[in-house]
Amino acid sequence: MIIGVPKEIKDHEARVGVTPAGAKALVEAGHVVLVETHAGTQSGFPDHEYQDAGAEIVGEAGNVWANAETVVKVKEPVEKEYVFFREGLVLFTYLHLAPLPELTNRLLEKKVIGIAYETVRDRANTLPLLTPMSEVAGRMSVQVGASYLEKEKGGRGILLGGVPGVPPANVCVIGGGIVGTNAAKIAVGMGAHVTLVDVNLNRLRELDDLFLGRLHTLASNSYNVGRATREADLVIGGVLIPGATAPKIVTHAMVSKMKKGAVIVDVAIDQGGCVETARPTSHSDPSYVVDGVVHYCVTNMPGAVPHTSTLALTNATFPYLMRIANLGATEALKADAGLAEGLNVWKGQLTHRGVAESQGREWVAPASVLN
Ligand SMILES: NC(=O)C1=CN([C@@H]2O[C@H](COP(=O)(O)OP(=O)(O)OC[C@H]3O[C@@H](n4cnc5c(N)ncnc54)[C@H](O)[C@@H]3O)[C@@H](O)[C@H]2O)C=CC1
Ligand SMILES: CC(=O)C(=O)O
Repeated sequence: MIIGVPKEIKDHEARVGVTPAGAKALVEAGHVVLVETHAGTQSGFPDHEYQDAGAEIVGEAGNVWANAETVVKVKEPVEKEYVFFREGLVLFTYLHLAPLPELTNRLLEKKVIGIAYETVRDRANTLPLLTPMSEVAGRMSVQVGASYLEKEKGGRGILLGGVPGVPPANVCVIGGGIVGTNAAKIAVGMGAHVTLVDVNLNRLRELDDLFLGRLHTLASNSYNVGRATREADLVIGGVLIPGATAPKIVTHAMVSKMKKGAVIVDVAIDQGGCVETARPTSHSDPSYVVDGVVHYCVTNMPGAVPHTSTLALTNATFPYLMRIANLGATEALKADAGLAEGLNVWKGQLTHRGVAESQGREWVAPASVLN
């Protein structure tokens, strides 16, 4: 199979979909790997490492997209990339279609086969291709939040861990999945007073055991979320309904009652955000203020630490890519029901319930298009 690896062009996105190690394994298995010039450079993988691995360096994005049977990316295509869509192209990447109806339309019109990392499931029913980036973003959310709490950045001027004689900051984490757990781990480690809110009581039980009493857990309802956000210096949003637009757990009314100079990092913004006042921002222009509360809502946070993120992401994505290359996308999808859950668009049909329900569209189950 011919695998294409374009350079990411989303704002400050420096990750790459395949490393030289991945390229080497694909070439050894008899596949052709086309890599756009400098696709991996910012992740620490210069062109010559891909060439040494047997990949071909191709000058322009258009050449990669036009010649590849499967294009492997990191982020959802941005508008400039829509022109490269064509019938039968397999696109393996994050798609986050629920809040992006225009991208959904273009993929459907061009009959692209789109397998979204964020909805692929494994046998344990987890989201194996989302997890590594949620680990990165969850950990980053606290360091970013701590930085925005500094006066210079518009925050309340609070040190997350406090000092002897002065209390630490209150951190409220909404959602106790991968993002939330990693955020809590770092916030607790920095000495903050951390409260974590989730609807899943079993998850709260697990976290209570894991953190040995250093984390305060709270059942998610609007009363508890309202109270916890009012008391918080830093709120981190990490709620997910896989594939769907995130529910607005923190309302505008709650934000308006938060302390002035408090900070919200809505990590769930790639699925529309779990804070009503959140809107997508970029690494170039990451924050804005609503009702005196600083909002940071960057949709590709791990892109800021591309070396770590590319390695973590491709550790997880590569085995799936190898199966797609060896079997062809259709057979790979048929052979693995969890990979088929990643199928969001198939030759003009929408194939993910969460995306369809978020956009009020019809959908068909992957199994029915694959058989
Ligand atoms: N902005 C960025 O750069 C990045 C964003 N993300 C996003 O972060 C979000 C969270 O991802 P994960 O932690 O991996 O998901 P996850 O599935 O591991 O965790 C989601 C948690 O939300 C909880 N939840 C659902 N409804 C809730 C409610 N009403 N109230 C409180 N909690 C509720 C679930 O019980 C679950 O524990 C996703 O949208 C993901 O795409 C992930 C990585 C990078
Ligand atoms: C998950 C995601 O959207 C990201 O890593 O950018």
